[in-house]
Order: sequence, then structure tokens, then C-alpha cells
Amino acid sequence: MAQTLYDKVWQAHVVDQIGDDNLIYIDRHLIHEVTSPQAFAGLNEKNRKVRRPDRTFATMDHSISTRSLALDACGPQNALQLQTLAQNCEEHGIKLYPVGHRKQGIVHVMGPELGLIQPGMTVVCGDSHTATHGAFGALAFGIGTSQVEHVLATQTLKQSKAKSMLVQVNGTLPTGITAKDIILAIIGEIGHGGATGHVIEYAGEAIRALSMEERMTICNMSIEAGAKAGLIAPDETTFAYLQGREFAPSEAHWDAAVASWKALHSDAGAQFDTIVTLQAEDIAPQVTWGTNPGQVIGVNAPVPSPDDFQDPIEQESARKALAYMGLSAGQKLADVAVSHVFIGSCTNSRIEDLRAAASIARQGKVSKSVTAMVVPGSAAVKRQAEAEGLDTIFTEAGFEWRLPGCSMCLGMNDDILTAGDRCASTSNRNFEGRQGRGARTHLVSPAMAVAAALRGHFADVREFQE
Ligand SMILES: CC(C)[C@H](C(=O)O)[C@@H](O)C(=O)O
Ligand code: SF4
Repeated sequence: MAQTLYDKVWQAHVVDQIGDDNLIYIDRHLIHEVTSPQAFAGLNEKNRKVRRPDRTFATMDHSISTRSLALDACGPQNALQLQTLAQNCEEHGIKLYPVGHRKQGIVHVMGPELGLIQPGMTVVCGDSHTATHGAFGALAFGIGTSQVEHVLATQTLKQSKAKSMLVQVNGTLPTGITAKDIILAIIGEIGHGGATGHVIEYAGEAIRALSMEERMTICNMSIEAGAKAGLIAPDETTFAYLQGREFAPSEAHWDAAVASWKALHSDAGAQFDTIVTLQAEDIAPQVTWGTNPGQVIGVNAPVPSPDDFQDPIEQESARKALAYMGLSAGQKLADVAVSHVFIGSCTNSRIEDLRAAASIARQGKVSKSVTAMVVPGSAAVKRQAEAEGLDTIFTEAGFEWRLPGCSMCLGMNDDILTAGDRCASTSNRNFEGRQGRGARTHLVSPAMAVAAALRGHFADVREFQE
């Protein structure tokens, strides 16, 4: 029978059947400081060892400062969490990339960089944006702390199979439109719960044309569509990205690996539970106006009115969102001033994101009324950006240039907004209080974030194209 990519990866990892569920084997386990301490505590209490330390990799990203390398820069509680991770990794023989290490970074940025994620693998992490790694044709999803403990102890996980959704993006992406705009447009189309219970496979000409970094941006936000995971079938782009990376198959094994990866695609005639189709030419630069990522419009569209929605729940949600965001129906986004701009997060902090941001930043200066920062996703991205002189472009334009980490994506470190602040952010979540209590988040692409920084209000990045 014709199989989907998801079927193939799933089937190759089933170890056992438990009732209606399966026990699946986990190839890679990524860990960070926030969701691992209790898991290790549970393991230690039961006197258990980590089953496969060689398949487990750790980094520090959430609770760290991106202004200083000091572990206690964000206070004693964060320091304790970070020290606990270091101690647990030491005791259990797990490779850790701590703050200051040349391979440290946001878990979803540094993992792929090291070649840890390969087509056909199962990948888990106690973090919802583990979906990012699906860009490699891996089945990658976030797990809770008790599941982290289970994977540490057994290298397996009990799971039930999800439904499948095909999101097909046809056509060619217009100039100035990015992967971030594609995924926001998809979520705008299906709603922020639109893929609940599904694993999404992204396909179509516009997806095939994307680089690996752009594919990661797409898969990253599968979670914001409600999906369990998002995948893209591996192809030459994937293989070229992986070749030569530290943990990628060695030269002696490379050809055999690629040959097996080439079978990882949905067969002709494979059945999906749900199919969604978008046309790339229809996508404008996206800006969220509300408090979930599905509340999104093209930059030139008016802010909607609750009456524009049929569903009473959506109407109520729009009403609440407009009140929280301090916006009114019919308003133009070009009239909405921003106080902060954040370029970073596991969605948009890779080198291509920073290049796109710099290409706009070199055209002007950050508005006096805006505080703007660029936070590279990993130490490797930071080094590369500095080698290309991007840091100078940013600082000369008036942006802060930071150390790698999650930073202002969420309020767990020293980058927290205050009530009433309005931020154009390249991150992935915009719920109430995400970047600080009472703060307002608008999700955009890196280029759109810079456009807002320079103008002091939202602007169509296509006006900046040289
Ligand atoms: C801290 C962590 C558990 C959390 C997540 O899982 O998503 C964080 O990364 C986030 O983006 O909110
Ligand atoms: S950058 Fe943001 S979304 Fe990504 S892992 Fe860190 S906190 Fe979560």
C-alpha cells in the first residue's frame, strides 16, 4: 500500500505494541535546562542510568542571559537550573554545550548545525518547537518532562499515531516574501488549532525551492498550527546541507546513507486525512494582529473587526485580542508604532535570517522611539555573521548585537518587556504575556522586523527592495 513519509518513519521505529499505542525507538534526544532537571531527579531517585548517553545531547539556551556569559546573570534560580543541567550531564556522561562553548546555541539551531538530525530519524526534546527538525524528513516532536525521563531511561517512548495532513504550497514565492510569511499564511488559513491531532507534511514547488534554514522556519511553527510535528521529504538540498557536518555520516558511509534517505518520501497515491493547498503568489508579508498566530494579515490589509468572523468563538477571541493588543478594527498597520524589535528565536535566528535582516538594516537607522536587538541562534551563527560583517551593519544601524540564546522570545531571562510595550518579533508565539506581562507581540519575518525598526511602525518590506 502507498505510504506517507510519516508512515515510513513511524513504521521503521516501532519496537512494540502496548494496547492501542506503540513503543517507538528514539534516535536522538536533545535536552536543555528547563525541562530536564525533574527528569534526571526521577532517574536518580530510581537509581537508573541513562540508557544511551551517546544519543543524548544538551545545550543551555532558555534561562541564560544574552548580555553576559555569567551563569548567574539572570539570578540565582536560573543559575541553579543551569548548574543542575551541567551536573546531570557530567554524572550521566552526556555531551553538553554550555554557555560560552563554540557549539552552544538554541537547541533547535545548534542541533541541525552539528548534523545531529538526519532524514528518517526520530527526534525528541522536552520542548514544543522540536518540530523544527522535521525539515530534515525526521519525525521530531516535543515531549513533557516525565517523557524526558522515560526516554533517558529506555531510549523509547509510548506514542499513538497521529492523523496526517498534506500542506501543499504551489507556485513561486514573490520577491520579499519569506518562509516565515508562508507558515504564518498557512496558520492564518487553517487557524491556530487547524492541524490539531495531525502530523503535517509540507510539499509543493514553493517548499521544494526553500533552503534547509527556510524549511526549519516552516516546520518550527507546525506547533502553532496545533500539529504534533511537521515534516518535509529530504532531497538534494537536505543532503548538501548535511554533508561534512560533525555528526553526519562519514565519507565511507555517505553514499549508503543518501541511498536510503532517497526512499523517504510519500508514495504516489498515499492517503492523507486532510489536504490544504496554498498558492505562493498570493502570499503578502504577514503580521499578526492578535494573540494567537492564526490572527494574522498581510501588511497592507486593515486590522479585522470581530464581525468579520462567522464563528462566535472566533468573534470573541478577536474582540479580546484587539483589546489586549490596543488595536481597533479597520486600523492600518502602517499607523501602528512599535517600541521594540526582536530578531532572534529558533524560528528566525539562523545566518540566512540575519543576512536578510542586514540587507534591510543597511538602508537606514533604527527609529529613535524603538529599542531593537539581534540575537543570533547559536555561537556558530554569531561567528559567521561577524565574519561577514553583519554585526557591524546592525550596530551601526542602532541594533544591539547579542550572545546566542532564546532571549526575548519568552520571559525566562533578562529580556522581558513591560506592559504596553509593542514588539515586532521574529519569534513564534504571541499569546498574552509571552514576552512580558501586558506586552504586545506581533510576529513577522526578519526583514519585516527591520522595516518596522527603521520606520518606527509596521511597513511593507517590499518598499525597501533595492
Ligand atoms: C521552556 C519550554 C518548555 C518551552 C516550550 O516547550 O516550548 C519554550 O521553549 C517555549 O517556546 O515556550
Ligand atoms: S527560541 Fe523561543 S520558541 Fe524557541 S526554544 Fe527558545 S523559547 Fe522556545
